[in-house]
Amino acid sequence: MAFATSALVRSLSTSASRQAAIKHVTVIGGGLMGTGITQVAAQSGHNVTMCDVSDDIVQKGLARIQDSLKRVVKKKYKDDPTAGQKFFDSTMENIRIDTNVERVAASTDLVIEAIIENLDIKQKLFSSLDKVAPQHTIFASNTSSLPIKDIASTCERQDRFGGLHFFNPVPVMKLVEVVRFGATSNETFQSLTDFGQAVGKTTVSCKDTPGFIVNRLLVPYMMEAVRMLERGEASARDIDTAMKLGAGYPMGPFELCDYVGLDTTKFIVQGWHELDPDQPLFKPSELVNKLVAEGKLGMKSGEGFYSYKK
Ligand SMILES: CCCCCCCC(=O)CC(=O)SCCNC(=O)CCNC(=O)[C@H](O)C(C)(C)COP(=O)(O)OP(=O)(O)OC[C@H]1O[C@@H](n2cnc3c(N)ncnc32)[C@H](O)[C@@H]1OP(=O)(O)O
Ligand SMILES: NC(=O)C1=CN([C@@H]2O[C@H](COP(=O)(O)OP(=O)(O)OC[C@H]3O[C@@H](n4cnc5c(N)ncnc54)[C@H](O)[C@@H]3O)[C@@H](O)[C@H]2O)C=CC1
Repeated sequence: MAFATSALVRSLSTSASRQAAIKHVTVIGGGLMGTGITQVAAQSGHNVTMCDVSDDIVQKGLARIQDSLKRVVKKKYKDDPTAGQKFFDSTMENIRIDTNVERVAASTDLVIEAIIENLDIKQKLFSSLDKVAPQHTIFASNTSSLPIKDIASTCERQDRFGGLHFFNPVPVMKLVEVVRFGATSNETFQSLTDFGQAVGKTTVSCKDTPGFIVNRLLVPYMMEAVRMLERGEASARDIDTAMKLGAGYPMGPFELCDYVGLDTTKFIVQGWHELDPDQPLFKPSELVNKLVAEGKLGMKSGEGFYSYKK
């Protein structure tokens, strides 16, 4: 069977007594996160369809997955290129691409949404999928900052809804935050946890609070670095160097902002500011907003705090 690998079999055996294991996954959004989630799900033997709004975007997403998978193969199979090629081919065989999300969701076990960080657009998407997806299908959002409860609010299947928050770059970062809100059932929470582990990640359990665990701590730190630059206290380069060499972070806060995407950064901070306008930690940054208005979104657009143009 093309899609069965040891990871999937393991996932089946651990969760079979609770409910049917997840075999077919639909990932909506073929950007930074959607491609990474598609890759790790396909690598672990799941049958994955990645959807986005245009052929061009899904094709580019597929090319990004191939590049990333080559890095994984080079590392994992450095002494056995034949096995590496087999792993590459079988992973790519597990991936389909599509632009019709409703058609795909009509026969899937799990939908993972990784589209832009906008509540209205996410709600509209899930509301339409709720009408076509089978009863058993679980919905999950990869949102960085929006309440899962709000994203789920337009759906009937409240009990089969939760958060699966992956980290960028997904093939490398080892954590998944599994988020439940009041209506998420125990079975759904367990299935999402099993899925996170089946794709090779360590899972932590989170309540539906702003930023869950990681971003509630990371976002204030990153925004304080931006405010430090705005106050003229140090340059972006020096702040990055200081945090890498003095605090042991793999990337400085400005490198990380560019890596995450300044549009996503702006959406997160703006959303939290609207929820809690008096909280100084969530104050939007004029500098970030200006860069976004200029189309400087970070690495993905070739320029952000730094330039990546060759
Ligand atoms: C203010 C609001 C903002 C809030 C934002 C919130 C966003 C969210 O919701 C949550 C998030 O994801 S936050 C971001 C979390 N990620 C990080 O902190 C990444 C920090 N950076 C790193 O870990 C390394 O620089 C990194 C791993 C990226 C690169 O490492 P290096 O600098 O050492 O570079 P390489 O030598 O190229 O890579 C190291 C190993 O990793 C492999 N690799 C890297 N990228 C890959 C990718 N995309 N696919 C597959 N493999 C990849 C690479 O091959 C290399 O492997 P080895 O050579 O064997 O070590
Ligand atoms: N960038 C990061 O480091 C992280 C982002 N996230 C979250 O993941 C989600 C996606 O973020 P990224 O991948 O960075 O964004 P991105 O901008 O790289 O990709 C978003 C993709 O969604 C597509 N899209 C937009 N509306 C759509 C729709 N209605 N149907 C199908 N596709 C649609 C866009 O065409 C785009 O390709 C966001 O909720 C973000 O907060 C979570 C963890 C880390």
